[in-house]
Amino acid sequence: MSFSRTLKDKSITVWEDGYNHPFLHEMGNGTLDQEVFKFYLLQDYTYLIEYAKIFAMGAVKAADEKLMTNFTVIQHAILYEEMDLHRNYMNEFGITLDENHTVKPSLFNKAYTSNMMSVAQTGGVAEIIAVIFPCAWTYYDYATRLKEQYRDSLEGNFYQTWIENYASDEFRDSFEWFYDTLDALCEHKTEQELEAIEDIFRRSVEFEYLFWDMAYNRQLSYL
Ligand SMILES: Cc1ncc(CN)c(N)n1
Repeated sequence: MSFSRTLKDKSITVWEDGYNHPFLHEMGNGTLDQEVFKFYLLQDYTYLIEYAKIFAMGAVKAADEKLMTNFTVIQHAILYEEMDLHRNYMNEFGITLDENHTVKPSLFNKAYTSNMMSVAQTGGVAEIIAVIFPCAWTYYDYATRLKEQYRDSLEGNFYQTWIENYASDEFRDSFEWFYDTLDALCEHKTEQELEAIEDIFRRSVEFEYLFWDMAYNRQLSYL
């Protein structure tokens, strides 16, 4: 198995804790309190703005135009497709964009995006891919598993669009290049450097788990 593909197994405990979080299963069976989802949606919107900036950092640090294009294509998809999913749900809740723009990121949300930005500023392209990889990979993995596990109750579920969006082939294909690109960038790295990449990846998986938990508890600050 290539280095990039082993990263999930190296974070498997927290990866599975993420999948087992009640937030996800209540989305799967449609019972998640819509106020909880609304909290998530608004926090995630502010998260995605910061997340999109990390792809811009990747484009700045990319060594060639192919890689620059890969980063900017995803950045565009986040801003115009993924955030459309959020804007559509916000519409259903009657939340306007102006109202949405007054939302402040929670303490934890800020910690997560600050960590991503710090890695992007201090690291190279391999570190940038490592820090964003779990954001795409966990969402695809969790959504495909939810789609399968709750296939009998998906139709008409309020969260069906969310699940099908992240379980889609288009979403998977958008980040497929992360694997080979990270492997190529890591080919000549020392053991110590590879461990640092693993730590960056695992930290983001942990942040992903805690983002579900923060949203489930509607936790804006440490209290
Ligand atoms: C917190 C978080 N992580 C990842 C994703 C998927 N791009 C997301 N929308 N939000």
